[in-house]
Amino acid sequence: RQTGTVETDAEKHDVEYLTPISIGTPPQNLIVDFDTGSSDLWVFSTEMAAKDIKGQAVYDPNNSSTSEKLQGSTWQITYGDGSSSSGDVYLDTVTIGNLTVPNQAVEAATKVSDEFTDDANNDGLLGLGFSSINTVQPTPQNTFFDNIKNNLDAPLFTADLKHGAPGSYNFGYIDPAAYVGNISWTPVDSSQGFWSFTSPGYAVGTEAMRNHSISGIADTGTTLLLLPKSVVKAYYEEIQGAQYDSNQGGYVFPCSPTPPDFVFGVSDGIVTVPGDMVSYAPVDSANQDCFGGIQSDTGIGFSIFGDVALKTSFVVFDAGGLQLGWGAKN
Ligand SMILES: CC1CCN(C(=N)N)CC1
Ligand SMILES: CC1CCN(C(=N)N)CC1
Repeated sequence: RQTGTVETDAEKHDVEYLTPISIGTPPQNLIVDFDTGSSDLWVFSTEMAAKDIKGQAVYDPNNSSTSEKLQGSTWQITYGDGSSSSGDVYLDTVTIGNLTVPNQAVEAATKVSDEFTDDANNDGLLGLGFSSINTVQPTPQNTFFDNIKNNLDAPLFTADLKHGAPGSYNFGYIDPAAYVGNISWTPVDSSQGFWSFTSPGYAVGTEAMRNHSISGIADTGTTLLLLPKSVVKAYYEEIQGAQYDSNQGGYVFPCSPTPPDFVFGVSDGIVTVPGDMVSYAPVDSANQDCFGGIQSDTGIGFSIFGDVALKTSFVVFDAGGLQLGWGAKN
């Protein structure tokens, strides 16, 4: 049985967290976005048109003695922000930290949308959602985690994302040095392929908790905390000068003073998003107004506990117990 750990680095404003992996023999090193909200491992590749590659590292299956084309298989994925990618599939050796899966489905891109072409530091995505939503046709493939979980000391991984600092993903163990106090556990509904849970309530600042169920997914691939419109409205009502700015496509408010904390329940525990993490990023060069890290989940069908929520905590994604654990960072 094994365990593993890999460091992940925050991009500017923690917009995404990029993690090194290696593919093939000899190993080809790429840096990808670990995404618990999807279940495809896809990478920029030598099969793409040169115009769609702007600085990214690419996977070259012809330069790997262990690559084997999955004949007839294709994939196509579209993300919440409208970005998309598609291509064909190889089986090859994939290593994360000290953990190796010998016959991992590696989805080589032939096409990517501009959002990916323009994201120079991101060479692809590594899905950590449930394999039921893998997009490979005709036969969906397993995620890296699904392929390795039975070889791990425990079938779980943890995400310890940080605000503007390197974080880490661990596989197969819960690092007792990473959190303080007790981990709050809550059941996961994986029926839609996501790490979905229901929070029993929320509070704005130092107010009392409101009983208001919020069902959503723990999603490392989404930057912000996307909540029901009524909750978002109740939060921004507490901030002088906060308003919905249609140009910016969300709530904007004066960067100072620091806005109130946002607290959400996890079973019998609570998770606090500090106000200074809600001021996601300045919208203007004068740094007067800030775009909110809390925005509406309208149109998605459920809430998304993205990086703004996850980076407050040490989060355990437990496939064995089908539960999420939220612990206070050490
Ligand atoms: C429901 C959506 C959440 C955001 N996505 C993602 N992290 N891959 C896409 C699916
Ligand atoms: C979940 C994914 C959404 C799309 N992404 C992007 N535009 N760079 C990456 C993460």
